[in-house]
Amino acid sequence: MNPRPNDEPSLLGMCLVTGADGFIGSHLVELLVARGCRVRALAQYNSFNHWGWLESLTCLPQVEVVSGDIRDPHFCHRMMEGVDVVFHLAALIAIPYSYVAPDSYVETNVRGTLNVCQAARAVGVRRLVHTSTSEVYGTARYVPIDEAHPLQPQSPYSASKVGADAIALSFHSSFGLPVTVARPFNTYGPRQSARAVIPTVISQVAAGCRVLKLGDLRPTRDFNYVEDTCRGLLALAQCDAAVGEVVNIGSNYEISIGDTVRLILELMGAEVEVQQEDERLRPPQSEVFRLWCDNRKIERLTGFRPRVDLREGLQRTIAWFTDPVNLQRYKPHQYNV
Ligand SMILES: Cc1cn([C@H]2C[C@H](O)[C@@H](COP(=O)(O)OP(=O)(O)O[C@H]3O[C@H](C)C(=O)[C@H](O)[C@H]3O)O2)c(=O)[nH]c1=O
Repeated sequence: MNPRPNDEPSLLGMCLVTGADGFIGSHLVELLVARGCRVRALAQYNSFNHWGWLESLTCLPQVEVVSGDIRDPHFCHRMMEGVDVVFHLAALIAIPYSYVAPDSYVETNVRGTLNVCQAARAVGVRRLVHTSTSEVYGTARYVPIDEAHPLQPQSPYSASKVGADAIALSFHSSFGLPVTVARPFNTYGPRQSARAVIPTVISQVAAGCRVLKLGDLRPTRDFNYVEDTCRGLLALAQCDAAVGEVVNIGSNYEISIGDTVRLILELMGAEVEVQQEDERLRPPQSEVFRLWCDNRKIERLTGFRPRVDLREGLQRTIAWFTDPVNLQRYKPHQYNV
């Protein structure tokens, strides 16, 4: 008998996606709908609404869009009614902004996660997949980074995610809530905010910019195409052995920011001068200089493997960003900490 692939359609029942109007959340809703799930999509109407993306989903009978704030515990209890599986992605994610307003990161990411866990416990959900981030590992002490790597939060953002992860895991150990903490490495693809490095490069080049001003080109990242990240989240939600576990999702391919930019320029056939500007550097103690994902745990638990390599993923991302309709709506963003 052939083993059943981990990401075949399954009956997850009613799925709640918090952060459904965010980058990864929006793609996850699409994947869940494609797999025949019913989805309650929590949106704040502050990030993706300008794409008209959410409006196009509201007409689908499988999707119910709700609007609210995870900082409100009463709202969290209401949104959890009738939910079987929770994908918790709502969070503040911009690292530079966390230097400016660390308190709001604690409020949304830590307190908000606590509210989600409490509501999930009250309802007795079958599974909660809490989305963490590779940032919690800080600059790699060894590579590739497995789940046993020490946690070294280097920004208020990553500190808030360490706190959120601990809250989620404590609800498993204390109350038996079936929690999995997923740690995606850097995710990229269509609809990503122009604040991240890949869309900022593509959109500036597409807008005809001749000089790209970036921060430090030396740090490395493990870039994961958004469809693969979402497939990984779905695989974890379907895997009983992942309950109570922390699990990385990445591509297991390390590349520097400079080489990533060069690859984008090559794929776009663009001749652009790349300048490294000191004032765009993050505080040295805060910049994560090396990330490279050890993917072996998710593969062992679920059979998951990424399908889209960096070249292919960048080609798809470039095609999306350079589509005239999207280009018109997208505002190139000059990186500034
Ligand atoms: C936007 C930008 C970035 N950079 C540098 C700064 C970093 O060394 C690297 C990647 O930056 P980016 O902001 O794309 O991604 P991360 O700082 O790794 O953080 C992102 O990925 C993790 C997993 C999350 O969890 C964060 O929420 C998410 O924002 O490129 C530049 O040099 N110039 C630029 O214009």
